Amino acid sequence: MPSNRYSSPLLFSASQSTAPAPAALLPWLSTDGSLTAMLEAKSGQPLLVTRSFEGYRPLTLAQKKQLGIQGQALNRPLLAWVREVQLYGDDELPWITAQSIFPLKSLQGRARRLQQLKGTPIGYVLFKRSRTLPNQRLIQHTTEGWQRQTRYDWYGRRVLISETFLPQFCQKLLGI
Ligand SMILES: C=C(O[C@@H]1C=C(C(=O)O)C=C[C@H]1O)C(=O)O
Repeated sequence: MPSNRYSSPLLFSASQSTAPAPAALLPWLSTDGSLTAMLEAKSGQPLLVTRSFEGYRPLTLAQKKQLGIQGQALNRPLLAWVREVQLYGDDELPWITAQSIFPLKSLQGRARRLQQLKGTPIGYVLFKRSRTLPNQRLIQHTTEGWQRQTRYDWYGRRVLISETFLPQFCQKLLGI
């Protein structure tokens, strides 16, 4: 078994709608590997990333808890670098909307390049050296669609990435 193989506990949120996730969507919701790689394999072309926001924001209490922050640090203001994007396959409408949150201490060393990605998918960087990453994941159904929130452990640095699978992706590609 490769050393970096990691089986992440899949958590389904209690607030999830009564209907389970569609079987066709599960591989996309649950992969331990790069979603970028899966999307590019599906579309047959490089992922197009459009940015709607990139900059510093204070972490919310919920985000601090999702990142595993505990104790007094929960009550202290904590800045993070936030990136909000839309991901396009071979379609004029976006397939995924995503938000990535990097606590400042996760941006040290070579991780600093995560602030200069521009249109490069984060997945190219996160999964450059390993096909899977240790992670913990929450899956829920929201008003925008099925969503997964993943806390990745990227060589000791924690990153929180949330992706929502938009109707265009689900209806057109998976027939659901
Ligand atoms: C985290 C990954 O990167 C994807 C690319 C993103 C970006 O460029 O902002 C955001 C979310 C991901 O769907 C991945 O490939 O799994």
